[in-house]
Amino acid sequence: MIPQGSKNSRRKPDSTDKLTDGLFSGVLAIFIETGVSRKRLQVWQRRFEDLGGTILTAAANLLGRVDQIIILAAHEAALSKGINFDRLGSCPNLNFVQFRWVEECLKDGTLLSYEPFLLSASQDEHILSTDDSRLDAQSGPQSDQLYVTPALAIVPDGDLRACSEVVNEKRYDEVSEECTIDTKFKAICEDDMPDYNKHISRPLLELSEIYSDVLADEWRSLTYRKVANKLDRLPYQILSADEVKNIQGIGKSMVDKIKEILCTGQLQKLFNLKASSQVQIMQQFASVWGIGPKHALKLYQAGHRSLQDISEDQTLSPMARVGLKYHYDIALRIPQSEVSEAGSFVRHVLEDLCPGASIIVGGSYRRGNATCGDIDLLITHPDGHSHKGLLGRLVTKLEEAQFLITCPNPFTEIYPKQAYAFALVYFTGNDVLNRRIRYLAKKKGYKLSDQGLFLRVGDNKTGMASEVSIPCETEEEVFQKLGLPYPEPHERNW
Ligand SMILES: Nc1ccn([C@H]2C[C@H](O)[C@@H](COP(=O)(O)OP(=O)(O)OP(=O)(O)O)O2)c(=O)n1
Repeated sequence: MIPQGSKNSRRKPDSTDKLTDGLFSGVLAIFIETGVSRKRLQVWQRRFEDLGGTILTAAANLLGRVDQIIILAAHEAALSKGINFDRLGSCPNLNFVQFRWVEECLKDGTLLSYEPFLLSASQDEHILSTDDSRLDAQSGPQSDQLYVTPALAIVPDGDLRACSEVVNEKRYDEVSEECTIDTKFKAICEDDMPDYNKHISRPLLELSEIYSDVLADEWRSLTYRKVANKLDRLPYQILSADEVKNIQGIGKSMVDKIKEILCTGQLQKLFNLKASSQVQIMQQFASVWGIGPKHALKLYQAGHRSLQDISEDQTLSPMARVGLKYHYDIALRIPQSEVSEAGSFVRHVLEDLCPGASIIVGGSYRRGNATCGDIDLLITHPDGHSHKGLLGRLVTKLEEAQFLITCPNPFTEIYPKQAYAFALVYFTGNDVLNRRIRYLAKKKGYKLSDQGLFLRVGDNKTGMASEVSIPCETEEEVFQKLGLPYPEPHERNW
């Protein structure tokens, strides 16, 4: 198995990676435009969004729906111009912060505490309304103004962290002792991950995938993926399309699509694309190992309509020819017994080649599933150095034995011993569990990957990760460090 960081990794980028890693991920902000040049503002806004932040307009109506929000402004005077303090709403942790905070965070590479950058706003100015019920978008004021909490509380980051940890602990204690480890584990992880807008983001992501994987339209794909990611990051549920208008970077046609999903529960465009014969044919071409979406489009444009047609095409690479020859075989799921046999074969070859090397069959096989999509082999060497260059030599041996027919990438990496426990957690999966524990790790101030568990530097949970992993020799230790009960592999089918 190839470390994710290596350029040969076969793993598709995960749509939540940005969410997990962005410096500003999870931060909701309103940028007050007064008192700052448009160009500068745009640079900050772009960087803020690229690094996972969500920008709302001052008209955002979120009363009682969000826990934390920051209002960014050039100075106090700009603040009072950008916000109508006569209409205050409800958000327990509202911070008024100078733009300089964004700049300093970018320079420092960590999410700094707001405290040195706070703009003071007197209670007299702010607390005029005591009604924290949600304002109706129809009857509420229509101007670009913000409603904030009657009980304005600026809580330093450290305190917030302490609070959330107490809450998490309490939730964990509340889980009945009679629960299986599986349900306890899920209770801890699921409580932590916001999932408020999946019903909207999922069809948008499906569209994004059709555009990238079938229609080779990266630009449209990116647009849909970005909006889906934005919606996934929101710590509250979108109740009407009007609310989406207040999120920066979501244009009119996207708002219309979201409105359609909210009203009808589906998206006609997605439905039509999935039903189109061109899409179906190109989807079939692109499902052949070795044929990418651009090539699939060319094959369609050349008049091909079936796999039989393309088998004659001169533009197929040797890899695609192998992919086509074994297409139906590759698409079949592999019975557990066959995976076991293949694993044993590779183990024998490896033992001859490099005594002492260890190999585990991971993925769905290790989780005990009856069939597997592929065979995930995880290899290391306990002496800490013999793993170097081992994969290339192993691939050559497996090709000589005709166990491997073709290997498109000159793989050179195998996991070093110190990353092995983390790689084993990652490649045992499943992917849903991985996303959950990465998110949980982030909330606890770590960055978890297949390479290690890295403490985030700085006083916040989303700062830059340290370069040295917290050592863990076993999977049990990884879960223990995350404060989670150890789930057996068969308990990881989420
Ligand atoms: N986007 C992804 C892809 C993979 N993985 C991790 C979890 C998977 O369990 C493991 C192996 O990937 P596979 O695609 O081989 O998935 P499985 O082995 O779990 O299932 P299948 O039987 O379909 O191969 O890698 C992940 O976390 N996120």
